Amino acid sequence: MLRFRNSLSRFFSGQHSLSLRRLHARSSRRSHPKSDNDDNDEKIRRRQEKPEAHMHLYKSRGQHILTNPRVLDSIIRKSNVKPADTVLEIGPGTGNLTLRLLEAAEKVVAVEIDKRMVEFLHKRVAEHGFQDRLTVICKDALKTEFPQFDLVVANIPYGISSPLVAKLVYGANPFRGATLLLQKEFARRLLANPGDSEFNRLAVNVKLVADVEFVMDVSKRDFVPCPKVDSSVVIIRPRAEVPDVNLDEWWAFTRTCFGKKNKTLGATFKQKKKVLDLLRISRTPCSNGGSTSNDSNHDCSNNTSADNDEEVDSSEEDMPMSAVFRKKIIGVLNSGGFEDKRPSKLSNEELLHLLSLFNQAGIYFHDHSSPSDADNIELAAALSS
Ligand SMILES: C[S@@+](CC[C@H](N)C(=O)[O-])C[C@H]1O[C@@H](n2cnc3c(N)ncnc32)[C@H](O)[C@@H]1O
Repeated sequence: MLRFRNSLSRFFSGQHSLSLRRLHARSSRRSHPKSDNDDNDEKIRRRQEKPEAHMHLYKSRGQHILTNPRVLDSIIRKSNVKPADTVLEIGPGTGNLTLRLLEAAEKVVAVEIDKRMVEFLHKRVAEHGFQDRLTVICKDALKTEFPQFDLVVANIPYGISSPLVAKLVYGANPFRGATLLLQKEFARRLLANPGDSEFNRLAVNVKLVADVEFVMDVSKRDFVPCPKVDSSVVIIRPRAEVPDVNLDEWWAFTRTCFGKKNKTLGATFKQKKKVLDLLRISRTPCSNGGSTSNDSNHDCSNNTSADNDEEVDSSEEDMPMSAVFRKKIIGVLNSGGFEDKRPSKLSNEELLHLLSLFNQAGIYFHDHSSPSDADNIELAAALSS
């Protein structure tokens, strides 16, 4: 039934507009003098085909419209949209991608911040008879709760890439995949592996919960107006199995390790301020017995806190607490062979192992006096900083 409806709408949109265009081409071949009506028709036709040429586009909102039909079609093809899917599109703009998504999916939910674009999109979609299957939310995508969706397909504003990717992969909505057109450098960072120069905290945090696949590069010439940077398409697929780790602990741990990603862990953890911070955090009782999700690791009831864990060795009796704690940190790094390693070269398995060694020794990273990263999208942006 659905397929039937889809092919009907394809017929009425695609075929219909094609025949109009043919008609127009034929009639323009006739050599009669141009009337005012002809001029108006011509204007309307051009607006339908190249809406971006008729609207002021704001660079501050990342309004670079993808106009190359081959690239638009490839994005749809690679996204594996099924006829029963609900697709979330962030930043539909003038609707070049939206119309193609509506041809392929059951429903599209589009989140667009610019009212002018929303008005334009509604009109354009209605002209193709798809209005019943499109919901537009006119809001900031970072500040709105997303409804349920199966896939994300979007040419997003590049300025919100980090927090948006964090919101998707750590959000509550389960989904099959997110096909995103991103700034090329940002895509390279998402795709980077340990040891690559682009490998950073963003890649580490995304890879914990998702796999990222490269799809294709897109030239800046495929956009109107032409941006300064090239772009790439990637697909982010949430993993079926996520490691059993306390996420607040993990995010805080990766923030500590990747502050200076090319320093050795020994050098990072010997810094006085780091030691004092970790000492304070590890001595603070956790009010909620852990944290938001995947909570098995951080259980204050059976941890050995920084205060009361091991017997103090007699040589430590006169040492200040911070010096004892520093020794303990270095002891953990040594026990796992991590002191001379650099975070930018470690796999997630190695980082998870190091975190569990720290936690077993009563050394914690998440400050319970500050809100959970997961509770606050502004902080979620920090997942990559
Ligand atoms: C790069 S354009 C993409 C337009 C269209 N999807 C295309 O492929 O041509 C980004 C769109 O996102 C919108 N936008 C910018 N910031 C946004 C935000 N925070 N939330 C939702 N939409 C946003 C812009 O108004 C613009 O329409």
